[in-house]
Formats: sequence, structure tokens, C-alpha cells
Amino acid sequence: MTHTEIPTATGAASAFIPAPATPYQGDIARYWNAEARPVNLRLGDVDGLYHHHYGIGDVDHAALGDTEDDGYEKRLIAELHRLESAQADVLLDHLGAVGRDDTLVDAGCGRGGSMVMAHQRFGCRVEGVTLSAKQADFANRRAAELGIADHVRAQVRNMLAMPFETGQAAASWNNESSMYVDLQDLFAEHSRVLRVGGRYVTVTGCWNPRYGQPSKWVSQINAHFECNIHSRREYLRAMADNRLVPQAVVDLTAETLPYWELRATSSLVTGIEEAFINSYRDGSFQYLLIAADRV
Ligand SMILES: C[S@@+](CC[C@H](N)C(=O)[O-])C[C@H]1O[C@@H](n2cnc3c(N)ncnc32)[C@H](O)[C@@H]1O
Ligand SMILES: CC(C)=CCC/C(C)=C/COP(=O)(O)OP(=O)(O)O
Ligand SMILES: [Mg+2]
Repeated sequence: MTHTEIPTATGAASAFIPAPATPYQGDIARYWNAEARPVNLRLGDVDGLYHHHYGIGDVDHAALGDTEDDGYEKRLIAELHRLESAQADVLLDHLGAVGRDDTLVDAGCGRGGSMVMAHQRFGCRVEGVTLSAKQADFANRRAAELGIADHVRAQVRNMLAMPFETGQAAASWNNESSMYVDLQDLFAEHSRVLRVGGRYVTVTGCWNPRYGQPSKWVSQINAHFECNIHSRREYLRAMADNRLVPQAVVDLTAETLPYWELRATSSLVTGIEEAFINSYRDGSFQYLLIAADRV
């Protein structure tokens, strides 16, 4: 692999940043280096867990209280954040038995919220990769602040060529990060880093083959995030081709809609809410968790 020596903002994420494997990956690195949306930063500020994924579960209307009250917006932000952390908890629930001596891999780790939650739950080592040096620095800074930098680390690397030994990981996951890569390449790499008997989990948005082709809403989401949403069929086929055998396929579409409906009423809207709500409602798009055994 070729590496370009570029010092990072803090020098903490890594001494060097690998050159992007493709021009597209360079675009994605730039996208996430520039990202600073209030909907992500203000939610993360609630308790220091910074997520770049969406929420699931029922809205707690009692906790939200009256829209006319002072403090409603603050409670709304806390509620959206609670639902996003609930999503990560459900992903972690599907990792199976994880011991303190195990290593977990977060492919496309963002600012590291899920990694911190995984370490807090299992006490184990958690290794993350992201294309963005800003995100890796952010995640490593948070881990240092929490005193867990010896167990939680983000690196600026391509998830299709991860810096981990073959069979090193007890479990690995993609939390809303698989729509940036070819699924055959992705699952071949997870299959390599996972030990036999290990567990792979993804939470993802995918287009529904029953709808026919990607709807205009799905195309809008792709354009908004510069990603390429795959179909449910493609996930299952690429897993089967790469020794990943689904143990659970959970349709979380109905469970994510309350998050989007609540978010659409907040001051932190980004303009993509309508596309998610309409595509989930018309059946063209699904929010799915797939947990698979590495056989
Ligand atoms: C929507 S964010 C999800 C972040 C995180 N999983 C979470 O739940 O908060 C997508 C992430 O995928 C990462 N990503 C996209 N393509 C990647 C690649 N080829 N290698 C590594 N990371 C990648 C981005 O850098 C970004 O961190
Ligand atoms: C389910 C799908 C298709 C996800 C696409 C990947 C993505 C950008 C996820 C959320 O990131 P974010 O938290 O940075 O987005 P936002 O700013 O909208 O909250
Ligand atoms: Mg977000």
C-alpha cells in the first residue's frame, strides 16, 4: 500500500494518512473531513457519544413534554440522541458472546460513538477505521478523554484493506457505512479479519427488491450523501458468497420511522428527512439489521 505522509490536526490519529485507494474514496474522505452538522454535534454533546447513524424505538412523549415549554428543544435533542444510542445497543446485542480479551472491528467508525459503547459493554479492545482523519482524531481524542485509549482506537484506513491480521476479530460490524463500498469486496475483507465462528453485523438502509428498482427517494439519499445504496438481495448474495451466513435479518423500518418523524419537527433538520420518511412509507427503502456467522 502507498502512503502519503501528511501530519494530522493533532498528530494523534496516525503519523500518516494512506493515499485514497480510488478518487471516490478521496471524495468521501473530504466529505467527512468537512462534516460538522449541528444534528450530529449537538446530539453527541448530550453525553459525549458522537454518532453518524439514525435512531430506533418509540418516542418517549412523557420525557419530551410540552412543545410550548422552555427547554423543549433541548429535550427533543436528548430524545433523538437516546434513539440513536438505542440503535447502537441493538447492533451490539447481535455481536454474540464477547470476552474482555477479544478484539472487535468497527468498519467505517465515524466519530467513534459505537466503539465507546462496545468497549463500555464488553471491556474489550475495539479497533475502528474511517477514511476521515478528522473523524479518527475526534474518536481518539474522545477515547483519551474517557481514559480508554488503550482499548479504543480509530485509524485512517480503507475498510476494504483493513490493517488487521487474518482471523484477528471475534466480531466486526458496519453501522451505516456499507453503502460506500462494493459489497463483495467488503464481505471478503470482513471474512478475512473474522475468526471462524465470529460474528458480523450490519445496520443499513437498503432498497427493496420488491419495489423493483431504487425509487426517486433512494436516489435522492444517494445524491445527498454521495453514497450508493445496495439492495437487500445484494447484501444476502454477497454474504453467501463470502462465508457469512445470516443468523438474523431484522427489519427495523417501522422502528426507525418515529425517529424521522420527530427529527422532521426539530430545528436541526437537514432537508433529507422527507426522502427517508417517504421511502420507508412507500416500501422502496428498508432499514435492516443483518447478523451473520463467519463459517
Ligand atoms: C455514516 S458514517 C457512519 C459512522 C459510524 N459507523 C456511526 O455509526 O456513527 C459512514 C462512515 O463510513 C466511513 N467510510 C466510508 N467508506 C469507507 C472506506 N472505504 N473505508 C473506511 N471507512 C469508510 C466514513 O469515513 C464514515 O466514517
Ligand atoms: C441509512 C443510510 C442510507 C445512511 C447513509 C449513511 C449516512 C450518511 C448515515 C448518517 O450519517 P449522519 O448522522 O452524519 O447523517 P445526518 O447528518 O443526516 O444525521
Ligand atoms: Mg446524524
